Parts: sequence; structure tokens; C-alpha cells
Amino acid sequence: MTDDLLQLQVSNIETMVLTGIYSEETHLPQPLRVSVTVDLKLPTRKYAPDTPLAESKNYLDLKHAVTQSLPEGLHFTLIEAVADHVCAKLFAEDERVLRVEVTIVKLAISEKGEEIGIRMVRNRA
Ligand SMILES: Nc1nc2c(c(=O)[nH]1)N=C([C@H](O)[C@@H](O)CO)CN2
Repeated sequence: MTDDLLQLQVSNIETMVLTGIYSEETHLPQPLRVSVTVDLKLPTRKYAPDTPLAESKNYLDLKHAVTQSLPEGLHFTLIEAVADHVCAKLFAEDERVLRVEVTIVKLAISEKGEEIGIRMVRNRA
């Protein structure tokens, strides 16, 4: 039998990040579309109407891990490093975070409905 699980999700956060391999990408931030899913350890008791937020995790923490935790001015060669930074932030701030999934679409190179990017899944070590 699989364990019960709570997944928190924030999709399609658009944010500007200094990232890219090529020289023209090293000076100006570019738009990324980032989605984050966190698997959270569930408390043993069920959620009741008056259960406080402390019994879960604020889903806005996921958004802030993307929009507020990336050091301004730091250049990430690969978007994989952006994803790993988001994963590390979410694992560090809450012991209950068991798994983080980050999807990144690089908007500047996506055309005609393409979505070019990565999906990273990290489990707590
Ligand atoms: N797996 C990856 N492949 C590529 C990346 C990346 O970050 N991860 N980046 C680039 C370039 O920066 C490209 O997006 C510029 O057009 C190419 N491949």
C-alpha cells in the first residue's frame, strides 16, 4: 500500500532569471515559466474545518522559492541549476518536504506553441 500524500502545486510562474549558455544570455535576465510541485508528509490526524495552516505548508512558499530566493545578479549557466536552487530552498525550509518537482520552460526560445525546457524531480536525501 502506498503512503498517503499531500501535494502542493503552483503552476506557470513567470519570472526573470539570468541564465543561459551563450554569451548573449549572460548579461540580461530572461523570462522563464516555472511550475513547482511539493510532496508533503501528511500529519497523522485528518484535516478538520479548524485545522490551522501550520498543519500544512503555505503554497505561497513554493512561489517565493521561485520569485524571491534566486540571488539577483547570479548567472545560472543551465536552467537545471535554477531548478536545483528551488529544490534546495524548499527542502531546507521544511523537514516535511519529501519530494520536489520543478518544471521550467525557457520562453525566449519557445515558438509556435513549443515548450522547451526541463522537468527535475528531487527526493529528500
Ligand atoms: N539541458 C539544457 N539544455 C540547454 C540549456 C539548458 O539550460 N539546459 N540551455 C541552452 C541555451 O542557453 C539555449 O537555451 C539558448 O538558446 C541550450 N540547451
